[in-house]
Amino acid sequence: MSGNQSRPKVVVTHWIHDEVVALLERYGEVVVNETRETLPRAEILRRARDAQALMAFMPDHVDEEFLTACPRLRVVSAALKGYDNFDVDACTRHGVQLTIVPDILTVPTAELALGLLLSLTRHLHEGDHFMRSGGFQGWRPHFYGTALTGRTVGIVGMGAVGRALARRLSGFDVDILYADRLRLDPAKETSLSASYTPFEELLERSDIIFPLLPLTPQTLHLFDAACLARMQRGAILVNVGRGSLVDEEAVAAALQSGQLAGYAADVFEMEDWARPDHPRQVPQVLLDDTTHTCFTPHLGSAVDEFRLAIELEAAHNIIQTLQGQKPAGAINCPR
Ligand SMILES: O=C(O)[C@H](O)CO
Repeated sequence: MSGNQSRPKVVVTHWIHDEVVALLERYGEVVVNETRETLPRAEILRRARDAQALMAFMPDHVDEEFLTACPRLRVVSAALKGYDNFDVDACTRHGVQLTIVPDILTVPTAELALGLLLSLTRHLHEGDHFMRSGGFQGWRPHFYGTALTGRTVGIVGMGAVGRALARRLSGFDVDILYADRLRLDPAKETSLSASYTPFEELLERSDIIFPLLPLTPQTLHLFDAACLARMQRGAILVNVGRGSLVDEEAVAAALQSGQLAGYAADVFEMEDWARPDHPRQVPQVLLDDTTHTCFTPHLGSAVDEFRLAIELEAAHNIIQTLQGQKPAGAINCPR
């Protein structure tokens, strides 16, 4: 299939709901990935080389090479918030509108962050595995965990997800510290029961830390060996932001030495395609350590109605661009 002037070609790199396909079909010829897998990059390029619009997802890497191979693209609509795998400057140079969906993932991601924390601190995933392995004979004095009440929680990056998490944490009777470039206004701090704290101090005072920053050259490996060493001995790190906010090898070493008591994550360095040196897999040593780690496969926004809403917003960004309007989720001004 090829795009033409009257029926623009819209390529969707991953599976989406039928109603979103139907919506897009009112505006163009839609080629959608009907599998639940990521297609090889060569196949995506083959489909997109004559497309005017691309709906892209976390595993996609839209860079200079991609854009050069798809010269008719007018819009790359990323169905996500964290656009670190998308080269904004290259899009701008190629006259391609890049759009994102910034807010819809907020609540499910905050909920998942709490779930990971509870699973790690109360051994939920290990307990579940134990039950299914046939070992349960009734109560025993085992799987003792850590309570949240009375703990100090540090949120690094008080954006929408950080604030949603703070609101949910306040029911757990914890002290909430936060670090960010900008301080919230006092009324907001009060409503979130969160205290502004310089990053270094937050590291030293927190029992549990959530890095919730975008991945940029400045935040890459923010939680490296030196940073982990500044944390309280026995602290816990929960990462639902981007894998490369932490140095996973340094995290593994800190777990082994006892400097970290736990690491829970929904995101992994191997997903950060824009880094030429990104690891190709999650370190095996982390996967093997089921006592001190708990992992989910990038499920932050994986709630059906939220995914549908994200896809619909991404579709509207495509439609608005194709109709010559400035799309709501625009993050660049292409020439
Ligand atoms: O940034 C986002 O939206 C998610 O992490 C990827 O789907």
